[in-house]
Amino acid sequence: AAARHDVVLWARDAAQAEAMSLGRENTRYLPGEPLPAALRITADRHEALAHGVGGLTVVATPMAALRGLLRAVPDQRGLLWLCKGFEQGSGCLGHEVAREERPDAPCGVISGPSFALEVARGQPTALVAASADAELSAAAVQAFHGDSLRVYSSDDVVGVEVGGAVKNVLAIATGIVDGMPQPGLNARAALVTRGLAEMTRLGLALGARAETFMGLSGLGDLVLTATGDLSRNRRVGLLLAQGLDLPRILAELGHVAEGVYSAATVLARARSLGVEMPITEAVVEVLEGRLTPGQAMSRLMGRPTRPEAIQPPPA
Ligand SMILES: NC(=O)C1=CN([C@@H]2O[C@H](COP(=O)(O)OP(=O)(O)OC[C@H]3O[C@@H](n4cnc5c(N)ncnc54)[C@H](OP(=O)(O)O)[C@@H]3O)[C@@H](O)[C@H]2O)C=CC1
Ligand SMILES: O=C(CO)COP(=O)(O)O
Repeated sequence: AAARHDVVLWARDAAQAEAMSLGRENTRYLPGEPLPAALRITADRHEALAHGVGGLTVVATPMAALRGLLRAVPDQRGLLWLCKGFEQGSGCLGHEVAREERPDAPCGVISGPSFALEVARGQPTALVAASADAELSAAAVQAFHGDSLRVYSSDDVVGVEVGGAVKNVLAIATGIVDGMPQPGLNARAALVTRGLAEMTRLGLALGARAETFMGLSGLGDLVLTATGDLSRNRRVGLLLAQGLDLPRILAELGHVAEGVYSAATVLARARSLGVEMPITEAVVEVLEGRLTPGQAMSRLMGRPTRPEAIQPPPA
């Protein structure tokens, strides 16, 4: 966005902001990628909020920080977030957090298959900007669409957010399978396909449209994250399969893996709606140490047979 707009990047850590501003690189989170010359960087939130991206404020933190930042943004200007997950504790998706914190402000989410490293390098990427407010999604497209970034719009905020959150859990699942002693490509394809079915099932129960899950934030981000080795969630699964314990994996990762924090919430929300999510359930059992990867796989394979349809047959 900095190529075409006046963009100010705010970071909460003053030393980090100064190092990025002087060194023109984010050595901690994206080393080796030069920051655009036009990008201004500050630890002064008021200075950053005075500008914004094309009149927008964009929150680009883990989901755990979204609520606090929404509270801190003072005005009613259009607000977007890039977070993908469910908030731990409340179990809210981003738009549910926003409804509680900023009920009158135009809000939305940008999501889709987009490893940060490739976006930073200007490699072709397609995203979706979703909001109930058509003016806001149009403003998001206008702010970010460019030569290497195609931005589509959507009004299905629930579908886009469910896709972005659940694919992280499913990427842990495919990482687990791919990290097992005899990884199988058949098993990975089965997990992606049946994972898409359970993501869609939850989305429909929450009010999303089925077609959204065939789009960038559903199938698109699921394929990317479940198969791409740049994924932190997939990496968590690979390391779990190698027998490392979760606290050590998270300490070594140094970045957020939202699936770890969302998995139990996804399952709880699914259960409260009577939605079956067996792959998510298996991931939760492995994350919480109740099943080994091998046992989780055996349990999934041992489930009763059923039609392939997304919705289970009536009892
Ligand atoms: N990386 C990717 O490829 C993509 C990530 N996403 C999503 O974007 C979100 C952020 O991911 P990502 O940037 O990769 O995560 P990282 O863990 O790599 O970086 C987290 C960043 O958020 C900052 N942060 C954390 N908490 C707060 C807070 N309370 N206030 C202000 N800043 C805070 C951290 O700053 P500090 O160093 O001070 O802690 C750090 O700069 C996630 O929800 C992720 O799913 C979406 C698309 C692609
Ligand atoms: O959301 C992402 C790509 O679209 C990044 O995935 P990870 O958080 O698993 O790295």
